[in-house]
Amino acid sequence: MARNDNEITQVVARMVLDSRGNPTVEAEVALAGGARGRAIVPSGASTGKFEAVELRDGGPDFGGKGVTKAIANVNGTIANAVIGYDARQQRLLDRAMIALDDTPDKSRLGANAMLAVSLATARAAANAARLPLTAYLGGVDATLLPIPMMNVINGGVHASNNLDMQEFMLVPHGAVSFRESLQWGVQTYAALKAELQAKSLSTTVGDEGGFAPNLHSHQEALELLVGAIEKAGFRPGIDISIALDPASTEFFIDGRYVLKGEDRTLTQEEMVDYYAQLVDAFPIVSIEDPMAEEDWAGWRLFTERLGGRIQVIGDDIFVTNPRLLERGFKESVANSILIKLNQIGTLTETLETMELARSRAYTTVISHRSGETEDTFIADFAVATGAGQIKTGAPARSDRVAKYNQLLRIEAMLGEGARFNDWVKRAT
Ligand SMILES: O=C(O)[C@@H](CO)OP(=O)(O)O
Ligand SMILES: [Mg+2]
Repeated sequence: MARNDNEITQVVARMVLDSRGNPTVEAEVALAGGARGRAIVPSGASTGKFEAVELRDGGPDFGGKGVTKAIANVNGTIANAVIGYDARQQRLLDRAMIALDDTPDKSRLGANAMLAVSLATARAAANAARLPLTAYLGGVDATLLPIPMMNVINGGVHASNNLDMQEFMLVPHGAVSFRESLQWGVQTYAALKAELQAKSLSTTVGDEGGFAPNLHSHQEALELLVGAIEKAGFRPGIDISIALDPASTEFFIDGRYVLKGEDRTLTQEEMVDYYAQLVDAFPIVSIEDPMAEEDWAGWRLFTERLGGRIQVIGDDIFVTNPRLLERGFKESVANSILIKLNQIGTLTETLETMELARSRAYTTVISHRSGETEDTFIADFAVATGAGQIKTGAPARSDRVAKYNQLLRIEAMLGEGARFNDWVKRAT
């Protein structure tokens, strides 16, 4: 029988570090023809309650954050099961791992173990086909570069300042190409730094590379952003708009939204009013997780009030899970979904969730985690799926810049064939 060059012959995992210095899983897959693929999984801090389980040891290793068990699962159980599979049969491979795990939340093998193998296999298959990952995953249609959502002010659990909301992002949607949008974001990031320095505010950065100053209010953060956009020579709302990820589950306490920085405690209705005022006053085009992951009633209120005006992204509430997204459809919650591969744990399931979102015209935003690495899978994935938007931090810190640099390469490689998203233009 002829040898199949795509047959998996070896699967190994090892511990590597993420951008917070925590251990994470890297897997490497080798094929019979000599091609290899490697992938590292990221790790969140403001994780959703219903995410697939990231297996951690809990022992003395790395302060209880070790991944020894996840690595042993890859090298043992998973390797035994998937060796011999054709790496191009991604769906079969992922299904085999899901069956092997046999839990609803991937708690036996660990989503970190499974995703590392899932992504490393896709890379190995792409290498065997001598195709860039973008083209292998997305075919000839993979030409749409995403608008970056650049997180330039960090708060919440990603920083040690007093801002309750986690992310204040620039959306340079007026640019004609990814390269230009990145450049505009970079110029605004620099203007913001100068503005903070002029006001004697801190320019130290949070987990995603955004500045983490102590400010009096969210309003003040938004004013600083608008000021920076203008100082950099751009028109707020036309060239560059603002997106927020309050990650509000983190400040939802006993049924109330507790804004410590502003010394206010709000009901669901008051929280929605608070957002509506911000949307009236500032060029905000998108808000992610405005309400807490289990506050479905609050989410309905929010979507009813603002869903016609802005993009409303579900992250913690959907956790890239098709069942939760279906509930979102039924209850008229959100109009967009954040896509994080490690929330669900395999490439196949992530693609299924994205397809489901599209079937109901929910937009999709590919996202990094706050704990990242040099792995740039999500950059290729964003183009391959034509998602149109990517959230991957400030243009500082190598773990974030690596994704932007990969998108620059992809755009250059596509040349004249590259397209750039225009969802804001179409929506307004
Ligand atoms: O809330 C989020 O969207 C993410 C990424 O920005 O944060 P984390 O990875 O900590 O969950
Ligand atoms: Mg989020």
